[in-house]
Amino acid sequence: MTSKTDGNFDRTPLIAGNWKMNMDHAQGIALLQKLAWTLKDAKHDFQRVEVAVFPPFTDLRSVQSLVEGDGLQIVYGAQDLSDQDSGAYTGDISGEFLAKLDCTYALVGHSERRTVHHESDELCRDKVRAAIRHNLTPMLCIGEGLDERQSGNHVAFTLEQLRGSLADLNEQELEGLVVAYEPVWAIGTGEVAGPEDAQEMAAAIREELGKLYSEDFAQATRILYGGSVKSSNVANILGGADVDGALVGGASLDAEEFAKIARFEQHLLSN
Ligand SMILES: O=C[C@H](O)COP(=O)(O)O
Repeated sequence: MTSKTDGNFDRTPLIAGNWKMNMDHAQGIALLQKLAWTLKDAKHDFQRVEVAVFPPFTDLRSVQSLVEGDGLQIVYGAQDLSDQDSGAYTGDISGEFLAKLDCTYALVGHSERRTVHHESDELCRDKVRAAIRHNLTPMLCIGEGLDERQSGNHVAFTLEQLRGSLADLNEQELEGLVVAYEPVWAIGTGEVAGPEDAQEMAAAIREELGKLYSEDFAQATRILYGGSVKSSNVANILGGADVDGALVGGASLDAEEFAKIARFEQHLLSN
């Protein structure tokens, strides 16, 4: 499998590791070095499959030094950002600061932010806007909980989050947007959505993007799946025509396992 192609649109697969609140800066550097060595040994082609990590804020300066010092092709981003740029917002981190650390991406609306910190779609929309203001690519996370899944309302619920989190933004502003579909019931639980479930939702998200914006925008937007992704299931999940990558939590803390996930094409061939 190469880039997902539809007409003129190539969507380079993206494998992203969200370290969550794990790895202090020294541990983070060790993990990133090991990941880089493992991928180098495997002759990983970063043009073919992009690899990104999302360390805690306190690791980002060290990650920047390592990536720039060693010329790594692994890119990185922040797990969150403020909707504000500066001022009396104790504990918040501005997109401006993240841009100065050469972050490529910023996660917005991860389900743990939405549930633990009660972040609304409206706040997520403002965070998407803040990311764009600072030339960070937003990776917008959406996905249903177990109740919505069991009641069969999962598609409607997730698309409502999508619309709410992108309200009033136009497609020029959103160029490069990445959407991560993460069913909350599959995060850190070992429960993984089946490849058909991931594909069903990714297709619905793409269709909705085509209604909200242009068909070209919908076809160019990468849609990832997240929720208990491992090297043993990634190839099947990414087999869906609309699934362009994975947002990996727990398994991204093990360099060899995460490298295997990034090498999902080889894994598919060897099975
Ligand atoms: O951001 C990553 C997701 O929350 C998935 O986490 P997980 O792979 O540990 O289930």
